[in-house]
Amino acid sequence: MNFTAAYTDLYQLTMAQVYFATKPVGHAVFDYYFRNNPFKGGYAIFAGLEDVLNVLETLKFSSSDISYLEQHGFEKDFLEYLKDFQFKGTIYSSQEGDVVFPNRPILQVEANIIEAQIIETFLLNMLNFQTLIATKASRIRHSAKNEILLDMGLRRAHATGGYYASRAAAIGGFDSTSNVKAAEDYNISSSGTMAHSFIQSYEDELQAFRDFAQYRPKNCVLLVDTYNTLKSGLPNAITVAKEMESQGEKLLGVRLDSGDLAYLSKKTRKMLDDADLGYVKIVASNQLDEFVIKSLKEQGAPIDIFGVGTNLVTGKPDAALDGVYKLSEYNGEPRIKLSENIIKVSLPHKKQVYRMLDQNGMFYGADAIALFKEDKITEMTHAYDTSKSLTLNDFNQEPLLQKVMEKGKKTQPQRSVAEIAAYSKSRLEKLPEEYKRFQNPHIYKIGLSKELKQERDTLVAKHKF
Ligand SMILES: Nc1ncnc2c1ncn2[C@@H]1O[C@H](COP(=O)(O)OP(=O)(O)OP(=O)(O)O)[C@@H](O)[C@H]1O
Ligand SMILES: O=P(O)(O)OC[C@H]1O[C@H](OP(=O)(O)OP(=O)(O)O)[C@H](O)[C@@H]1O
Ligand SMILES: O=C(O)c1cccnc1
Repeated sequence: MNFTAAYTDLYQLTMAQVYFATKPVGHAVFDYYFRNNPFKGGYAIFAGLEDVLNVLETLKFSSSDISYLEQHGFEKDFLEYLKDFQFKGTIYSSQEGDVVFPNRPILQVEANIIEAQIIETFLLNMLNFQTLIATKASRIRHSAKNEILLDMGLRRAHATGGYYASRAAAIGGFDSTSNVKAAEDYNISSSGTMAHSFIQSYEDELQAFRDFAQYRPKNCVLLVDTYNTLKSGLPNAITVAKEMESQGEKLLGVRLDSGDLAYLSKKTRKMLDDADLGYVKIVASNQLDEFVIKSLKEQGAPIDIFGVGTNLVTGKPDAALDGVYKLSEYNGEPRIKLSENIIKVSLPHKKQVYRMLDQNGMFYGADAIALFKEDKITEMTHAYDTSKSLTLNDFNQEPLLQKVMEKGKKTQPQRSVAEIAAYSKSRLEKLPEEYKRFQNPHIYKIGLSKELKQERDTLVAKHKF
């Protein structure tokens, strides 16, 4: 998709005009983080980074953006500056696909404050959405275990969000998408079955299946619930599967899209097996999510492929990830945002986040936030409850924020969606099961180093009325 630098909120530009007029423009550090895990879960999957970096590398205002801003009261000399606008900042970030947790920096932007503000809206828009959907996808993957997952959501997505949802779904563990454009652009496997309309357009269901199988013998999946699944759709599909065998082809599957999917999939499996069609797979769809799939597995439903649409690409029931972008340093000086709600007090300074690994390389369940300049963190304390602390000497500590962009250019080679998905899977495998359960998951610990906590407390005291 084509983004220009006007893909931002107006207030970023009105603030930027003032920064420009009152030169010199200062150097800012902003933190990206979210406050709550989506879906009341125990973790999130960080997604959208590669898209953000790719857009930032070439971000510009178009000439029509400039004339729009001219008509809306922006000063001539500021518009001259915007004509040459480029993002020339540096970004430190967690790796895309990593397992991340609330209230710790996931990404840090260092740039002149005009550039840092103008990119804020796009960065939040992309990271919040893709992280939400990748997390949903990962939960669905957790329920589906090793079965195949197909994203069918584009038609129900929030407009063009469907494009990024398909990418994020692949990062979170989906195997394939019905979304042709996303599959083409991101090199994701594309697949699909057939719609009810195809069968309805024929007088006869059997003829519809025959034609489909003749013209699409490879990866042929027949939708069997248009009239009556067990009495019509499935017997017709079995007839066509046998005809395909005589042509040297194999029916890939049948799709169930209504009714009791556990009951129907068991009956379907039996009828297919009785017809010596053990290789024909069962695809199920219809308002699936992680809970329905978990229940279907528990009921022993022999479903091989789950097609998931609405609940995946809209991140249902969570409308958005609450990711924010907060100023933590300006011209080398720490900055803080206070709040009545202690959880919302921001953390000053440029920082590093360390993940604690146990002797087996598994995540222990704690990330420590420290000043960037600190090197060895021996203890972390809870951000607000001073009675809670953890000694860190026994852990291997992994620094999570790595430089991914310098002076506006990416510092790491492009990673494909498949590579990011594989990385995500390997990271999730290091997270103990108790953080992955859907109900009351274990709470992952986030702590502050002594020095950072001291700096924060000093600034809180300084700004308190
Ligand atoms: N065995 C099952 N256990 C738990 N949930 C199921 C089972 N079978 C289907 N579901 C889910 O229950 C919901 C059923 O919704 P609904 O009643 O609208 O579907 P339907 O009976 O197929 O109706 P329609 O023909 O309008 O699609 C869906 O979310 C579906 O995925
Ligand atoms: O239920 P979701 O998880 O959102 O999955 C996608 C749904 O979209 C399609 O239905 P639709 O009625 O749009 O088209 P159809 O005529 O092909 O069934 C498909 O058959 C699924 O039921
Ligand atoms: O390929 C399918 O079966 C499909 C694709 C999109 C939406 N519903 C179904």
